Amino acid sequence: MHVVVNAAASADGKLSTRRREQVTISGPDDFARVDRLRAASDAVLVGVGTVLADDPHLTVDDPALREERETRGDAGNPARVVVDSSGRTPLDARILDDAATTYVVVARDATADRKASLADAGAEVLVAGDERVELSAALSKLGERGVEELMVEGGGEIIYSLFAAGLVDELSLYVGSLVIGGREAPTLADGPGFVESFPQLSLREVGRVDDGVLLRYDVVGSIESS
Ligand SMILES: NC(=O)C1=CN([C@@H]2O[C@H](COP(=O)(O)OP(=O)(O)OC[C@H]3O[C@@H](n4cnc5c(N)ncnc54)[C@H](O)[C@@H]3O)[C@@H](O)[C@H]2O)C=CC1
Ligand SMILES: Nc1nc(O)c(N)c(N[C@@H]2O[C@H](COP(=O)(O)O)[C@@H](O)[C@H]2O)n1
Repeated sequence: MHVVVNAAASADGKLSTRRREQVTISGPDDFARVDRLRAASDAVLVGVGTVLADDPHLTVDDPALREERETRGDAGNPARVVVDSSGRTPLDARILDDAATTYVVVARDATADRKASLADAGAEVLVAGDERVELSAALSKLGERGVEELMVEGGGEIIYSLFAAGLVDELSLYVGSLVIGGREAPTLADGPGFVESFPQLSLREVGRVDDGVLLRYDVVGSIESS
């Protein structure tokens, strides 16, 4: 499986505000690029924190891109994936509508009630890990269901965990021209953070998009602290 993380950050590295409310960081050209990236993916993954904060839909906006997917025999929209250990995804979340297949990946400890309610609301419930979703097992299960190109759209906790598990191949980071600030505001990689060994990136492309900068990196290994 090939995993691409895509995110938009402010010039000071924040994904949203300390209130965890979504901020429009990308401009129209970057949103169009994100739409193309979604259209080229088999599935789009977020953590439940993003579902609770943003109630995203995670579908392809441009009808021409959906048509292209259908012409090549794919569903109009990629599958949607929520990493959600205890099954906190609200049953009326937009991600559970019938616009695409939605996998909610829970841990074994999620209650049977919650799993059944999510399934009734339209999710395909997958189990990976005991107390918390184990990401390599989750990605294996997605692979068994035909997911080869996986796009990750945040947030900071899930992105950190994917880097920590060595599961990220590429990072596309749009840096917008604004400052959000706030020590509690989400950043690209939250979680406990790395202290001795850090994911090492190789800059493949840099370009101006809208009034910001798009940085594209390959993940090439890890770098030890000196
Ligand atoms: N600017 C951007 O590109 C984006 C911004 N955001 C922002 O990010 C914030 C949400 O991010 P987060 O709170 O970090 O939530 P998140 O979307 O990273 O979800 C984290 C949650 O996933 C669950 N989880 C289950 N297994 C896990 C594992 N193995 N590792 C990590 N988490 C696991 C936990 O409940 C955890 O709290 C919101 O404010 C949202 O607006 C989210 C996506 C993109
Ligand atoms: N690429 C990008 N740029 C921004 O400025 C953003 N705020 C985000 N947020 C992400 O997009 C999701 C919303 O998706 P829908 O429009 O509802 O399909 C949101 O949940 C974040 O993952 N992304």
